[in-house]
Amino acid sequence: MTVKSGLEGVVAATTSISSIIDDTLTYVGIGIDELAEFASFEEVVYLLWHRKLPNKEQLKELKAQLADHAELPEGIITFLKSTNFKDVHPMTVLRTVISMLALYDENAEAMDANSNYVKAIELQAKISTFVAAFSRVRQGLEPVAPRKDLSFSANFLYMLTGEEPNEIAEEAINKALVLHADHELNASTFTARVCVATLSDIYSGITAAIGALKGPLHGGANESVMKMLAEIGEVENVEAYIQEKMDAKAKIMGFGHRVYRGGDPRAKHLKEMSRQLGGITGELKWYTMSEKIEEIVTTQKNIPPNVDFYSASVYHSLGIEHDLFTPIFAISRMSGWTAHILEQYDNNRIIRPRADYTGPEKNSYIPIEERA
Ligand SMILES: CC(=O)SCCNC(=O)CCNC(=O)[C@H](O)C(C)(C)COP(=O)(O)OP(=O)(O)OC[C@H]1O[C@@H](n2cnc3c(N)ncnc32)[C@H](O)[C@@H]1OP(=O)(O)O
Ligand SMILES: O=C([O-])CC(=O)C(=O)O
Repeated sequence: MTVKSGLEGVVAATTSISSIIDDTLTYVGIGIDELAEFASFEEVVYLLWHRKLPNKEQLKELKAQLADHAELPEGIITFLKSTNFKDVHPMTVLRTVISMLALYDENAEAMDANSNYVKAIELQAKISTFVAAFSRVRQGLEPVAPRKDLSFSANFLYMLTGEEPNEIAEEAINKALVLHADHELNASTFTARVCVATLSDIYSGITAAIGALKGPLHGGANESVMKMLAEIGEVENVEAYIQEKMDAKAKIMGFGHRVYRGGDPRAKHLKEMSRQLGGITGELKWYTMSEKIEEIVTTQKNIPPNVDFYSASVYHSLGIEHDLFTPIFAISRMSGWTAHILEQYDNNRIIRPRADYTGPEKNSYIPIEERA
């Protein structure tokens, strides 16, 4: 048996949702640069779910559906308010709450295409309400009810802060959500597909996916990047800090990628946003430090930054708490996960690879009294 470590290069599914070919990312064939410039997140959700851009009516309908499903069940608000989350990571709570949502869905076990589509809307609508509510409740604040008249991005920021965001913040979040929405067979999407390929339900698939996204080698890297930037503190400390890490052969968070070799096409958009937002807040140092880290890592190791690297300083400049960075990634990736789950159900076969056994060939049962 030949083992492909980390399944590198193994093609394990077909998909018509997104592609990465020669370092170019597309959603349903539309280049990520175009989508980053022109698309709203709601358009991207529609695109991933239906494989075509919505017309005006279709977009209006999707926005109304997302708005109609945005409220959290009262039981989840009660759970949030009755639990002390001081030392609990928001991704841990998010994973639990996504699983809990099934308890409030009378149709939770239904597996027909329409029921699963409605569940996808539910999950996409509620995840941002939850992340915002969690952030407020742990600060001792009341959750802010979702509004129907705001865009998905503006509504998230509104629920987080209680104030309508300015256009710059809304556009920045929109672009970040567009850029993170889907990414072929990344670890969390693969996890979701493996889970639902047993014909388990969509809540189980998303719960599993959130668990996979949480790790610092995947979505958790954005928070780790910010931790690194905060540890470095000032631009003049960058060189010594990064050199020490590289000498110790430590991974620099936010760099490297399994598929991209010439660089992650999403990073340049986040880099530019980081520069612009840093200029607006007057705290350009996070961008400057990031740029210096990029220069050192690419010069010495030829490893370019990935999507997580500049998203850290983008979210920081927007005043977002650092442990919400990965939950925001999850808000966006919910669109891709649900699209992949629906695609898996449409043409399902259980995913069950093999393992090359490396244990002892022959062994026998020794009674416990005789064991060392
Ligand atoms: C949204 C996302 O999930 S994007 C990825 C987010 N994750 C991170 O930013 C964490 C840091 N990066 C990494 O750990 C890796 O690059 C991954 C997990 C993204 C990809 O992992 P793999 O494809 O298995 O690459 P692998 O770890 O084998 O790296 C190949 C070589 O590049 C080096 N390398 C890869 N990433 C980095 C890094 N961030 N810093 C330093 N060296 C690195 C490895 O040490 C290895 O070197 P070697 O061949 O001398 O041993
Ligand atoms: O594709 C991957 O391996 C990780 C990634 O960049 C993503 O999920 O956006």
